[in-house]
Amino acid sequence: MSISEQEKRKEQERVDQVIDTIDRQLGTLQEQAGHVKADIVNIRKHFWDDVTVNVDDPSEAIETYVSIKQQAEVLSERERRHRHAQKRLHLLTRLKQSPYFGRIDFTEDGDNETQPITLGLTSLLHENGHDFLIYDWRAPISSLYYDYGPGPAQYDTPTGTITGTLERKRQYIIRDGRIRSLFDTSITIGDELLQEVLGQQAENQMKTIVATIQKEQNQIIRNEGNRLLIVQGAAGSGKTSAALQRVAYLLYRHRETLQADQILLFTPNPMFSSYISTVLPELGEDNMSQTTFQEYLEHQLKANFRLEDAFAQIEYVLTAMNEPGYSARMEGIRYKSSLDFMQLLERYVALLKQEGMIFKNVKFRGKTIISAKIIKKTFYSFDPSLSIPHRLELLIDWLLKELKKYARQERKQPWVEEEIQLLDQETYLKAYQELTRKNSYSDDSFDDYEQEQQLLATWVVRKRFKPLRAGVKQLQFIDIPALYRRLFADPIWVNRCKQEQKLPRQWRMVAAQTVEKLEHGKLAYEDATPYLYLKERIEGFRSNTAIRYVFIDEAQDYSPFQFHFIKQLFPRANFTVLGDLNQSIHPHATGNGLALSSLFESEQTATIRLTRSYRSTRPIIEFTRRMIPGGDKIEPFNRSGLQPTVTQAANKADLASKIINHIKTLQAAGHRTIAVIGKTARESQEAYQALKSDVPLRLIQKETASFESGVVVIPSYLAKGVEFDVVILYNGSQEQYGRENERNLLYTACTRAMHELHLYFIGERSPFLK
Ligand SMILES: Nc1ncnc2c1ncn2[C@@H]1O[C@H](COP(=O)(O)OP(=O)(O)OP(=O)(O)O)[C@@H](O)[C@H]1O
Repeated sequence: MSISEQEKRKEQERVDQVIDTIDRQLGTLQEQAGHVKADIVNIRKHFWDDVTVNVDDPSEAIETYVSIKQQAEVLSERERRHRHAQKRLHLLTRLKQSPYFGRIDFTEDGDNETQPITLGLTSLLHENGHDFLIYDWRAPISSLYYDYGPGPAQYDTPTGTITGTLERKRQYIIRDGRIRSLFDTSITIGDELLQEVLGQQAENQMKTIVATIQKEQNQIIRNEGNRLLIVQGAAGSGKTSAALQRVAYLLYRHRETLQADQILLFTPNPMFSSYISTVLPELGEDNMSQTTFQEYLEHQLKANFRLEDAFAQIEYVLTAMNEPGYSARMEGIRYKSSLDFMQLLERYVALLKQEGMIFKNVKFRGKTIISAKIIKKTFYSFDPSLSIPHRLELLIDWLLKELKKYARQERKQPWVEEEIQLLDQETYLKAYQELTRKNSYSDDSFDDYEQEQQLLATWVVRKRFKPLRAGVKQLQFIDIPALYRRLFADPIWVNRCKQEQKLPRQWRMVAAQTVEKLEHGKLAYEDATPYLYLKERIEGFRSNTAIRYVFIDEAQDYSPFQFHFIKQLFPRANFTVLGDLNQSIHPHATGNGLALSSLFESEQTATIRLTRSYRSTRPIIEFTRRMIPGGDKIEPFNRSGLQPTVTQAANKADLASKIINHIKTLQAAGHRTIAVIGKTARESQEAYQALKSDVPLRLIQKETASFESGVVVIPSYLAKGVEFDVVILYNGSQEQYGRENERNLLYTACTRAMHELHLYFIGERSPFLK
């Protein structure tokens, strides 16, 4: 039913009234913010005026402390108010441009009055103080808008479910305070609006989707009460978008108790982190913490190893097929990513409770002062029913006492005397003062000299022992690398731990490869998590209890071992895990579901599937879904566009020249972000060299930290999660994408395209394109 002109006018009048209210509130808020700011400046300027500083007399010192504390509290309260006001000002300014995007007319059962409810980015209260002119999109009642079309409807509130009838659902596109379009819709949220949003050009930052959240996405956003929420969704189905709006929802829903830094998102790479970093601020919230699993591993391991990263591992997997030892390494990768290997490590730890711990000698000035043998003997002399970490605590106490004894003896060594002679004047003076303070000086100058020497010797030795004591407290006397290495170097140990389990067929080779790397101070990516797990199980898990929600995006690229490890790192957290098996590109992917089945009890786990894909035009989705088994279940959002093209090139020179011409045509047509996607870093480098003299472009590498518009060359596995106006696949040949494990890579690359997709190949085209 079309909306009459008269009604449209009335709608614009309402928008105008709302904007007037926003203007008034903005004015008041600006004034208040100004006062608070002046207050802050004033307090900072006169901070010390109102504080009486007197530290000589103990009671006055306490008073001084209290008065400083009071001043600081007043200041920090004002600063908090100022930050809050700034945030609200920012939101209201945005609201003024586009006050709301939706309206529902709802009649609650038992009530004969219909309430019009308008939804926007944040709530706006009428000046009467109790009516809402705009409801926050995250308010309980706003759920109706996303979940229902006209007819019976209900929503949950903290106090129960409210039922009623939704009389009307209307959508608005308001820009700069003017209604640009307006339509009534049924169940799905305005195809018109989605068409408009999705038809726009790619940006170098992800956008918010609050005006067009779809029903199944809303379920993800508002899910509560599960320890684990699994989202399995096709490429472009809005998994990342739903995750980010969910973060905003959680921050709103639990605003009294939850801070943004208690939410942690694992992202696939730093560029992706930068790509999504503006979404939360746009929604008026602080950003959650973000990290990559690689960053975590590096932080933990870089002091001891040269750590291979996940991308170097993928690069190896995709380029080293003809190197010796390749198939053994692949077997090793799969095994070390499995829960079988985790169990094997568990049994290893159980055995270590009885015997076999490996310690390092504690050395001082190159000499062993407490031998590994004695440490081991002492460790196993403690009550065997105590856990390993508990016994290590006892061991630390014992070692510190031993060090103390040793330090005392050491004071008489000639090196100490030599160092005393080299001490500076200031230290001598300090010793003098110390002895004077203690009234230790006598009239006997020989005695006095002795005393001074003793004190200086104590200081010299203490200083030299300091790193040793710190090392003991940090458990540096345990030889974790040797413990891990032994599993691969000593068949007796691995056989004791494996019990009925089957080791990889080429175990001997896997073991030899592992030992060889460890001996060179290297740790392969597949060893990093198991190594850390062993370390944590021995030393005691250093878990993070502050984090309340963990989000894992691109979850198909995590191994079962990694999931279980992450779970133990965050014992108090609820998990939201988002992935697409068809995009799994890591060699450790199990291929049968996200490796999550045993992570939590089934009653604590919910799974939501997204099958509708929004990123690409219908022709692109119809083309890409043919590349993967079960692709027919992916539903394209009905957006028209050009058919993808597949073009053969005669050779590399021809390929480069064809692509250069194509990029120029695309740029002339107004496309801003164009990605030439190579299979690997190696191929992307080659493409970059071939194209760079004719078109300005940027090569994206694993270290690249930010995402920019323009023409880029990017390896397929780094393009995860991001999107471009146009994708040009550099070489979709049989040679590059002929093996089964290359299918997902091709699919991932092609599904990055929003509006146009063009593939080139040399020789035979990939079988997945036939
Ligand atoms: N409800 C929606 N309204 C508007 N745009 C949407 C909606 N859902 C998804 N999109 C858009 O679709 C595109 C893909 O979304 P997103 O990146 O969240 O998908 P994804 O499932 O994480 O994709 P992939 O797995 O391929 O990385 C984005 O441009 C996003 O803005």
